[in-house]
Amino acid sequence: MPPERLSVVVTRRLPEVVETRMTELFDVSLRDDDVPMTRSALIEAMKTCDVLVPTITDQIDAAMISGAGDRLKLIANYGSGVDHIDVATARQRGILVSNTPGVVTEDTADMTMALILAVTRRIPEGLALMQGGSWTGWAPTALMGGRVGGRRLGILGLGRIGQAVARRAKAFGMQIHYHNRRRLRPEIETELEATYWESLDQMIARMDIVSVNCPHTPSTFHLLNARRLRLMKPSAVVVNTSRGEVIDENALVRLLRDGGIAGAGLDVFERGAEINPGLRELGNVVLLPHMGSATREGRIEMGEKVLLNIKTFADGHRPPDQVIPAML
Ligand SMILES: O=CC(=O)O
Repeated sequence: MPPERLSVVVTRRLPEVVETRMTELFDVSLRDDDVPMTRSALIEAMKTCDVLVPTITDQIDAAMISGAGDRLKLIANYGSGVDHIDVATARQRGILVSNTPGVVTEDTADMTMALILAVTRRIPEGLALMQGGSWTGWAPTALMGGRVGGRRLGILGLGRIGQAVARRAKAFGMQIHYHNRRRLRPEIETELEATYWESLDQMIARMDIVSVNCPHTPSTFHLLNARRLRLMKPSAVVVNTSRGEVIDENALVRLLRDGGIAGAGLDVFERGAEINPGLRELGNVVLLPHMGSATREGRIEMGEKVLLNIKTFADGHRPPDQVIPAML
C-alpha cells in the first residue's frame, strides 16, 4: 500500500503553480474564495489535518493550538513573520512551526526604499496633481522634497532585510546607522559602512530617516512608543515595512498631526487592515496595503519554501525553516 498522503489545509489562495504542486504532493484542501477563514473554520480544520498552511491573516492563538487534534504536526506558515502564531504553545504541544525566510528580503528592502523616496520626494502629491489634471507645468519651487543623499538613515533591526535596505541606501549616498539586539560582526559593519548605536534613544534622536526592519516579538512591541517617537527630529521621517505593532500607531498619528515629525511611510499597521482613521487624514504619510513582499517571483518562492518544509517533514526530518521560541 502506498504511504498515506499528508492532509494539508491551506487557509488562503496561493499562486497557481504553488497550489498545483501542493495538489500533486499532498491531500490538500484549497480555498475557492480568497477571504480569511473564520476562527471556527480554522479550529475545525486544525482538528483534522496533519499540516496547516496559514498566513498573517490567521490568528493561531494558544487556545486554538491547545484544542487542535492529535493529527496536527506542522504549522507551515506562508510568510516570514510568525507573530500571529503562538509558537511557544505549539512547541509545548509538539507541533512544529516553520516559515519562509530569505525569499522576502530583497523585495521588502526595495519597498522600504520606495517608501523612503515616496515620502521624502513627495511622489503621491505629484501623482495626485497629475491624476487630478491640475498640473500647469514645471515651476522652480513646486513640490520640493528633501534630498536623500547624505541623510542619516537609522535602521531598527539590521537582520536580513535591514542589511538589504542598508546596501540600497548606501548606493543612494545615505549614511547608515543601526540599532540591533546584538552588534553585528565588524566585517558586516565595514561592508555596509554602518555605525552601531547601543542606545536606540540616542540613535533615533539624531536620524533623518528611521526604518523599522525588526520582527514583531514581545520585546519589540511598541519599541517606538510615544516617548521614543518624540525624540525624533521634527524634520525626520519614519518608515515601516515590518509589522505595525512595533510602532505605537496612536502616538505616531498624534506626532504627525502636531508636526513632531515630518512624515511617515507605512506598509504595515497595528491592527492589520483596520487602518487608524487618523492616518488616512494626514497629508504627510504614504500608506501602502502590506505589499512589501508582493512580487510574483517572491510569492512563488514563498510557496516553494512552504512545499519544501512540508515535504522534508513528510520525509521524517525537521523542516529546514523551523521556528522555535528561542529564535523570537
Ligand atoms: O509580511 C510578510 C511576511 O511576514 O512574510
